[in-house]
Amino acid sequence: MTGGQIEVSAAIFSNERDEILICRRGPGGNCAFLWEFPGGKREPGESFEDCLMRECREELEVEIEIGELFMRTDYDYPEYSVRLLFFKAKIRSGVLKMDVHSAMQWVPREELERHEFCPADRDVVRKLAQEKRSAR
Ligand SMILES: Nc1nc2c([nH]c(=O)n2[C@H]2C[C@H](O)[C@@H](COP(=O)(O)OP(=O)(O)OP(=O)(O)O)O2)c(=O)[nH]1
Ligand SMILES: [Mg+2]
Repeated sequence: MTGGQIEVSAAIFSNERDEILICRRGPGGNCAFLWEFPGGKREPGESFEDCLMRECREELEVEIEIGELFMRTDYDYPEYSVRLLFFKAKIRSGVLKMDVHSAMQWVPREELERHEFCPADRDVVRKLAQEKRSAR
């Protein structure tokens, strides 16, 4: 799909210790085995929020509540462009499962930048790492 643009919703979950949930992609594509925030591609007729709820069900088996839109990013990969909306979110019910990722980890903010993320995530990772406790 050269030249196409995909739209993606992703979730930023934090736990009671203020760690952030990151997930490692599996093989395939230009982000293989890189870390990301769970989520996926918006389907026709779906809102970004509906998309995120569906993706969290499919990938993590949890029901979520969506909070603020934390950041929007456009990024050009060689094969396609991606528009990513990152939402703060809370787990409403369910126990986290790892149905599509190769690893999953709660990471303190100050350690986020030690992980190799998808290139499109650079700005959101930096913003999360810098976000002050008082601002949350
Ligand atoms: N979920 C997610 N995708 C990201 C992030 N950063 C980033 O560049 N991407 C890219 C990788 C993919 O090209 C695309 C999302 O793809 P995806 O594989 O999650 O889509 P999906 O869950 O709908 O999976 P599939 O049904 O197409 O297999 O966005 C991120 O933080 N989270
Ligand atoms: Mg996905």
